[in-house]
Amino acid sequence: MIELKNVIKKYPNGIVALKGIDLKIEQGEFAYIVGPSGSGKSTLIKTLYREERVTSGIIKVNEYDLMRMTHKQVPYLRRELGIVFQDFRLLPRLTAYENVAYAMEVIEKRPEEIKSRVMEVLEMVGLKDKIRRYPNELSGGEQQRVAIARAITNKPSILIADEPTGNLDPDTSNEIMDIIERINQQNTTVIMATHNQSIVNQYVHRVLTIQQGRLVSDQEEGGYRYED
Ligand SMILES: Nc1ncnc2c1ncn2[C@@H]1O[C@H](COP(=O)(O)OP(=O)(O)OP(=O)(O)O)[C@@H](O)[C@H]1O
Repeated sequence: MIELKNVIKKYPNGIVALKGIDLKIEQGEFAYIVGPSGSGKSTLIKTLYREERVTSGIIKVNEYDLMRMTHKQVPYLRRELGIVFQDFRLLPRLTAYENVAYAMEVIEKRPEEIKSRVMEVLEMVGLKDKIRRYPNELSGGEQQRVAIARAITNKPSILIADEPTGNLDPDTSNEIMDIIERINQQNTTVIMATHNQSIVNQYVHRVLTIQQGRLVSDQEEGGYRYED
């Protein structure tokens, strides 16, 4: 579960990117974060995986209280989370297989176990036949599939996606959304920032709208439109 109470984020330059966010997301939910450019979507997402520390308020992710967490505890929080970005962020010198294997927790795992899990997630995203390709030998959609496989390899309870279809054409975006939907159906919470209104209309879920650092709308179904 994710819970935010009166979360305020002020950057060192004085910009207050989050102005008192109250929010609860239950395990297994799928929530979009939408809103105009600069409204605070990425900031909100970054606070969840502790890339940014919030200035005040309460922020909890599963059993972790992010305000009280020490630096040493951050890797434990990150184990609960899979994170996917618009620009894929694959390691260019590693193959698709290696990118996924590199991210896998290997402690106390036998080599066959590691191989079987990596193949399982690559198969799940439909890339089993391209495991030896390097990122520059894959299309954008294929790179995002590898990034998603990497994000779920440690079976996170929450998948965080910041504009996962931002660099993809409409057909490829739908293919990626179908994969994210399937992950959500396995009771993984999905939190996804997006500008893509057609996806929000097509794959109907909870829609959290942020404007100027405030949560202005929280709807169970799609349909809310903002002026960008
Ligand atoms: N590291 C930073 N330092 C200072 N200000 C920042 C930083 N990151 C973001 N901001 C500011 O905080 C506000 C919210 O930015 P944020 O990136 O969260 O918006 P966003 O809704 O994700 O925008 P976009 O849709 O364009 O990605 C903006 O005014 C932005 O300029």
